[in-house]
Amino acid sequence: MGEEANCNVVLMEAAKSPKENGHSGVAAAVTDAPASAAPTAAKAVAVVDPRLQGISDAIRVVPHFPKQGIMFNDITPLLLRPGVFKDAVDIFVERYRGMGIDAVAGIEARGFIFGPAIALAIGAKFIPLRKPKKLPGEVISETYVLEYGTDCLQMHVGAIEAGERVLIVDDLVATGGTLSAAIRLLERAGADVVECACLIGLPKFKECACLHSLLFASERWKDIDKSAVHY
Ligand SMILES: O=P(O)(O)OC[C@H]1O[C@H](OP(=O)(O)OP(=O)(O)O)[C@H](O)[C@@H]1O
Ligand SMILES: Nc1ncnc2[nH]cnc12
Repeated sequence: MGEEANCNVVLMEAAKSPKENGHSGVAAAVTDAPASAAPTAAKAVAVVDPRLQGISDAIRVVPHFPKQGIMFNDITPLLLRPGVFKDAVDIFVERYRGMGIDAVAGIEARGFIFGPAIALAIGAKFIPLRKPKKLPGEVISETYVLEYGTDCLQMHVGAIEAGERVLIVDDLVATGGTLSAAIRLLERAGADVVECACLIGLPKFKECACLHSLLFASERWKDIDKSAVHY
C-alpha cells in the first residue's frame, strides 16, 4: 500500500498543478490499483517525492517539434545529469522491487533508456519492443496511432512465457496509443501486464484518461486508446 500510495501521490500532484511549459509531471506510473488506493489531495501534497522537482526541471520542452503544434518533451538534458537520471531510475526501482516482476518490456526508442536500468536493478529480464523490421527472428506485431502519425511495435516470439509478470516502460505517455499497443502485444503472448511506467504524462492524457485515479487495468486501456486518438 505504501508504495502504491506514493506513486498515486506523484500523479495526483502532477495533475493538480500542470506546468505551463508543456509537461505536467514526472514519474507517471500507471497501475490497476483500486480507486480506494488513491490518497486525498492534502495527503498528496504532504508526501510528494522531493526528487521529482529536479527531474521535472531537467526535461526540456521544445515547441513545434517534430511538427507544428507539438510541445515536445525532450529527456536528453536529464540524461546529461547522472544524479537526476539516477533519481528517475531509482523511483521506479523502489516501486517495482519485490513485486515479482519477471520482465521489463521497454518501448523503442526512449523506453530503452530507462527500461534496462530498471530491469537490472529488480532482477528481471529485459524485452525490447521494437519498431518494424529491426528484429531478426520471428515476431508478433501490433499497430497503433501516435500523437503525430501511426506506427507498429514488434516483439520476438518466445521473449515472454505465458503467465510471466511484465512491467512496460517508456519515457512518456501522450495519447496512450503506444502503451495500449504494447499491452495488447504482450497479452497476446500470454503475459500478465502488471503495470506501465512512464516518466512523463502529458496534461491532455491525464485529463482525457483520468490517469490521476491510476485505474489502469489493461481492459481500461482499450477504452482509453479509442478516446485518446480523437482528443
Ligand atoms: O502516448 P503516445 O501518443 O502513443 O505517444 C508516446 C510515445 O511517443 C514517443 O515515441 P515515438 O513514437 O515518438 O518514438 P521514439 O521514441 O522513437 O522517438 C514516446 O517515446 C512514446 O513511446
Ligand atoms: N509531446 C511529446 N513529446 C515527446 N515525445 C512525444 N511522443 C508523443 N508526444 C510527444
